Amino acid sequence: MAPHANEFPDGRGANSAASNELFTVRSPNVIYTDDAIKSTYTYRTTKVTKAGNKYVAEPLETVYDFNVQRKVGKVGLMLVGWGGNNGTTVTAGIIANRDGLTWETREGPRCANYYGSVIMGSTIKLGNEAETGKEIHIPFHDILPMVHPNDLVLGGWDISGMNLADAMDRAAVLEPDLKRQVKKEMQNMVPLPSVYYPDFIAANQEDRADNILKGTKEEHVEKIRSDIRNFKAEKNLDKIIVLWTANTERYAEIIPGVNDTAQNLLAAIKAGHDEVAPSTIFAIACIQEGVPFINGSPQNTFVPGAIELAEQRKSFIGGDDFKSGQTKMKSALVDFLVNAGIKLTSIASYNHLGNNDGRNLSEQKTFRSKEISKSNVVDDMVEANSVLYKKGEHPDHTVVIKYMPAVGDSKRALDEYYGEIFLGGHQTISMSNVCEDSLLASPLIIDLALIAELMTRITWKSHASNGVVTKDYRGFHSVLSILSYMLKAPCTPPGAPVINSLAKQRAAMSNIFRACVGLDPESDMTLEHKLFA
Ligand SMILES: NC(=O)c1ccc[n+]([C@@H]2O[C@H](COP(=O)([O-])OP(=O)(O)OC[C@H]3O[C@@H](n4cnc5c(N)ncnc54)[C@H](O)[C@@H]3O)[C@@H](O)[C@H]2O)c1
Ligand SMILES: O=P([O-])([O-])O[C@@H]1[C@@H](O)[C@H](O)[C@@H](O)[C@H](O)[C@@H]1O
Repeated sequence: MAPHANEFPDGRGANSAASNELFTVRSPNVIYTDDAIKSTYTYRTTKVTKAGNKYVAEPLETVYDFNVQRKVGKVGLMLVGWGGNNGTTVTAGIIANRDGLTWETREGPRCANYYGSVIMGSTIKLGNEAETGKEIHIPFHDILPMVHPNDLVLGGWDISGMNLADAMDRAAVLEPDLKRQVKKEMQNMVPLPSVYYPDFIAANQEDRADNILKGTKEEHVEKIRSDIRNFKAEKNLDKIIVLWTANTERYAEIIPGVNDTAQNLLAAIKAGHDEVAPSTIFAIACIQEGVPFINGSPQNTFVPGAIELAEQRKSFIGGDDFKSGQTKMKSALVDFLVNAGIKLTSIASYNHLGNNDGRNLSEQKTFRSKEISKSNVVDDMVEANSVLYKKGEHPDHTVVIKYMPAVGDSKRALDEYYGEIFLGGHQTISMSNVCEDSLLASPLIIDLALIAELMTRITWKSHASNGVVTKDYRGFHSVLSILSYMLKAPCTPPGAPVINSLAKQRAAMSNIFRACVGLDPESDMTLEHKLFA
């Protein structure tokens, strides 16, 4: 039987994050203190200008100092929608990993793992062995001190008051023998009452809304803020991350004077304006508490006023919509095809599913939120290839989602990619992909929480071109676009481009973390194997 996935090769278990790091960097640009890793990193880019009808490319260097606090502390993860398929599945999964559980299935025993988590299940190339040149890869989790998911303290809210053991049964995602082993602990987990504004989700969700807050929108913000403070005090936490895995809401209308600025949005909440969604209520509460808030659903939670407030309060937000199955495949496949010079002309994406998310998406207003997030994922890759596509030209792209109760959480995705190839030929790729929705999304919840927490411990300052260090250490921008790899519709700081290419998203994340320990980006040039003396 495979070893417990939480048994690291050297036998390390949980709580290994900040103590025994797997490597150190020996460089004049990296200093390790008890509290911090400090690095000086030269960021090399290429500035392009135009001279007549020619581009001029100019190498550019900017020097940054990074500071990573090494102490992780005790971290809480509060889920909005805790009683849902994803919420119950990720909770059971963390318990199973923490306790090293194995369980019987009809295919034989299975043990807990974090497969599908990029942080816990994948590696980063550190470098090449001095003598042999062999590539050395380390667990992604070890590139910087990070909280171990086994140590996350879970809590959250749900409009359904069902305890998590019963909710896990309702979700019908996990094997009975696993549920049996985590049931007792999860029985004692009961979601806090939540904000319920029926107009924002499908009417068919009303039958589970028995755990809702009374009062005004302003009171809801304050109640959520006190829930966060109480959870932190009760569990003796150092930090909390809040993540939305509740149902998909309809888009909120962006109304000048209502949600276009921070001031207007706060006034709209005070006035109880109808267009302020529950997810925005949670976002504002978290921003005001200085707690990172991540949106795992596709709605426009982060209306302009929420982004502006986050920037003003230097609080982290991130989203939107976990990229778990069909879209994740699409962002990799389109990247490959377009960059291979194949002109995709049509992408047809159909899926059906039978879980409550699917039921909620069976209304046009909530489906529309998902259709948007699932459709925009090809834009940057197409726009980058002016050889294949004229300006404004893009493949036909359709997204269909149907609710079919019989298949439950095992979403069926059927895709057809159709494109032009050499000399008027065509390539057709037809794909059937059974995406176990919650088993694919739960590891992403863990990745989002671990990276959001890490980002609260990274600060930077820049060296002016004259070499004078100009700024005090400051945090990354409030909108955590570094989370893009886990998200279908990545939120970026205002004016920043949206990158959907899966490979670029992963490279951005790993190379930023490499820079924090003074290492250059992994270029894969392997000149050492191409330039023989
Ligand atoms: N692969 C995936 O599962 C996947 C991928 C991308 C996005 N998502 C999104 O994640 C979300 C959750 O997916 P799921 O399968 O767990 O759905 P689910 O319906 O099983 O769970 C959602 C939970 O949220 C609760 N809820 C609804 N409104 C709430 C509110 N205002 N406050 C608190 N709780 C509320 C519901 O009672 C339910 O328990 C959905 O929005 C879905 O679109 C899921
Ligand atoms: O991530 P992905 O597989 O492309 O998209 C999925 C959709 O196809 C599915 O209908 C929805 O229920 C899931 O929440 C998820 O958003």
